[in-house]
Amino acid sequence: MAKPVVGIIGNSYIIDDSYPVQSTGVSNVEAIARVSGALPVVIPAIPDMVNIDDLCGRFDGFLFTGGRPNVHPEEYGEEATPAHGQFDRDRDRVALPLIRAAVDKGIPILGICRGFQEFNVAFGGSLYPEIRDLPGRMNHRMPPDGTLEEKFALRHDVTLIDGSEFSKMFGATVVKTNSLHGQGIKEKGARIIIEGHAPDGTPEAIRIADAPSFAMAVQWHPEWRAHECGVSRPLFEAFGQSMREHV
Ligand SMILES: N[C@@H](CCC(=O)NCCCC(=O)O)C(=O)O
Repeated sequence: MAKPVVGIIGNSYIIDDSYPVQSTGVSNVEAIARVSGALPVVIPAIPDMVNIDDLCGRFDGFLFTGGRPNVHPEEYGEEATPAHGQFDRDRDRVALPLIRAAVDKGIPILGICRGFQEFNVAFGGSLYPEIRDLPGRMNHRMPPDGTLEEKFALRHDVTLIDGSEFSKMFGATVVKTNSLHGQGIKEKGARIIIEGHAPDGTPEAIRIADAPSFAMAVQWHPEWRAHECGVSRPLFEAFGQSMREHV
């Protein structure tokens, strides 16, 4: 049986202050290849170059990865402020309609960090620009210095609703995760089901209600060392299995 083919949404970067590229983290590629058992393919998130229906006709699943730039607040009806940071408008214009189309067509999708936030916005939700500025919230951003191991180190618990899809998947109601994000869910979207929270109440695990196939997202980064992490493996394994059932 041929491996499922996963479209990994690209991020826009500029190399040497001049050369535009589309890229993804190797850890995303590795998790899809080694744990989901699928063929990873990076999709250029350039709306003039890719067509949503074409993408849905050619891929068995999509991974919406992390990304340092934020979803533009006009996507959820708010004005941009300096607190909203940098944007990747091309990725917004590809990812948001692609999430909706994939769910409509029953194509499995998995969201990570920015991808988690895109799921929420794609279905009508909104985001806080900076969680650490909210009363009672932790700083969820990655440590500014240190090695990658230190940046992706497990940082806080996520408590999952007992009996939820996530708790059944992980076989636990509390898991420990890394944390590399500044933004988070403010208002959840119409079809967003929140199944996990950080100790400060920040949503950390969601799924799309009534999705005909796998449609789950997490605010943390399970792709980091996914092949050896007890929490990450089940997520990428379930994603891979859903695609094999779908093809
Ligand atoms: N920009 C959003 C999402 C954060 C995110 O995806 N972080 C991963 C960044 C990895 C990297 O540094 O490229 C937010 O800040 O909440």
